[in-house]
Amino acid sequence: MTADDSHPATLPDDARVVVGGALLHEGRLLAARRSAPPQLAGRWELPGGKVEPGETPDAALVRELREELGVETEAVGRIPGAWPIRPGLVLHVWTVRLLRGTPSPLQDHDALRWLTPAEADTVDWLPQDRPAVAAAVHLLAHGSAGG
Ligand SMILES: Nc1nc2c([nH]c(=O)n2[C@H]2C[C@H](O)[C@@H](COP(=O)(O)OP(=O)(O)OP(=O)(O)O)O2)c(=O)[nH]1
Repeated sequence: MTADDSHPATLPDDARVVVGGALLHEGRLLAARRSAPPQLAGRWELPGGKVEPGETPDAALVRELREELGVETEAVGRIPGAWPIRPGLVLHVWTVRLLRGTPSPLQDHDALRWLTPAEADTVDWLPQDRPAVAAAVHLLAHGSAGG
């Protein structure tokens, strides 16, 4: 056995980042219901997706929200934390401001809901999204989120 054998097989820094957007607008948070794959369909998440190689997380978020929802947005700031999705994939979440357009479920989702803080627990969130959703709702409820 060498010293290297004690290293974990997968270092956390190797994980591919999925960025989720907490889109905050007029006192509400946007929740999106996944339409695929079958094991995730029907669960609610923050719209977003995988950061591509060479792409910054905020650029990935703006791209994904344009593709999935048909809106122009701006990433405002990262919600502290990183939540494992499955081996090799980790969720980061940013608050996002709506610049132009009305979100539509164009891709990956079959329903959208704008939730007030009081309604935030009324949808079946993917479990790994819950801490970031709670933090986003806290920002909304305390009036420190723009939009
Ligand atoms: N988009 C998004 N994905 C999430 C969230 N929470 C969570 O566990 N996931 C999982 C679901 C998927 O397994 C994975 C993201 O995959 P995706 O299908 O949305 O990403 P993508 O659009 O870049 O997909 P693709 O290029 O591989 O088709 O992360 C979330 O809040 N938003």
